[in-house]
Amino acid sequence: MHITSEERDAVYKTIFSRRDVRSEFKPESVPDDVLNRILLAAHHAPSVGFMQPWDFIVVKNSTTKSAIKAGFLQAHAEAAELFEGERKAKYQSLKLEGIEEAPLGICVTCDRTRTGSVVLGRTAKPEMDLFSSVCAVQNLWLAARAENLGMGWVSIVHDNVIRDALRIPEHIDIIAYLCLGYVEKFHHTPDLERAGWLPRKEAKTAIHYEYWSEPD
Ligand SMILES: Cc1cc2c(cc1C)N(C[C@H](O)[C@H](O)[C@H](O)COP(=O)(O)O)c1[nH]c(=O)[nH]c(=O)c1N2
Repeated sequence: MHITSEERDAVYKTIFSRRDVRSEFKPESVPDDVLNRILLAAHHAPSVGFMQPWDFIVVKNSTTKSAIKAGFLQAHAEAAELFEGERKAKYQSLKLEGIEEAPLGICVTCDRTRTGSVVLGRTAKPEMDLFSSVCAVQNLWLAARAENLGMGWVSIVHDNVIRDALRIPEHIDIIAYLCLGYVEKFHHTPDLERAGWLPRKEAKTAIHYEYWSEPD
């Protein structure tokens, strides 16, 4: 199947304008057909030995979100202690999750036992099944952007909090907790860059992503 230049441009536009979204979520709910499309896109990620080790747990319940938010607040406070001086103050000023504001949470997991103990492609590098689930996260992130849905990855929460809140069995690995929803806007530059945390590294390429959106 040939991809036209317009279709190619749409893919690059999606990649370059994808953002990690932590604030500015709108409360409107995500229709089931849209949610199904992005989950199906995630399910079509590559995976080691085609083991497809992922599962997706959709979170809508506010009590569950509150438990995860409490876990974030605890882990965030612990993290703040690891930074010093100005950096600590800057860290504490950052908005690093939208757990309660986003209408949807999605937990992506990895069942490392899914296709037995010997997996094609995992024999020399055992972490490949975990990486496969991360590929699913990226597919989900890009599909969400193509649906004009913002998505934010929240990793500042201990696994046991998510495991308890979602009753995830011990043998299942937790890969990601994601917040999804429609947004006020997609910023041109990452939040961490706009906040002065870190700049984007220069890429030696002739393509300028500025082409795809208006500067902030
Ligand atoms: C594995 C992993 C884990 C996290 C993230 C990303 C990834 C890949 N990011 C988002 C991260 O800060 C963001 O991707 C970069 O700052 C670049 O911004 P854009 O994604 O391009 O907008 C992220 N952001 C945040 O606010 N809280 C978090 O806990 C995390 N955790």
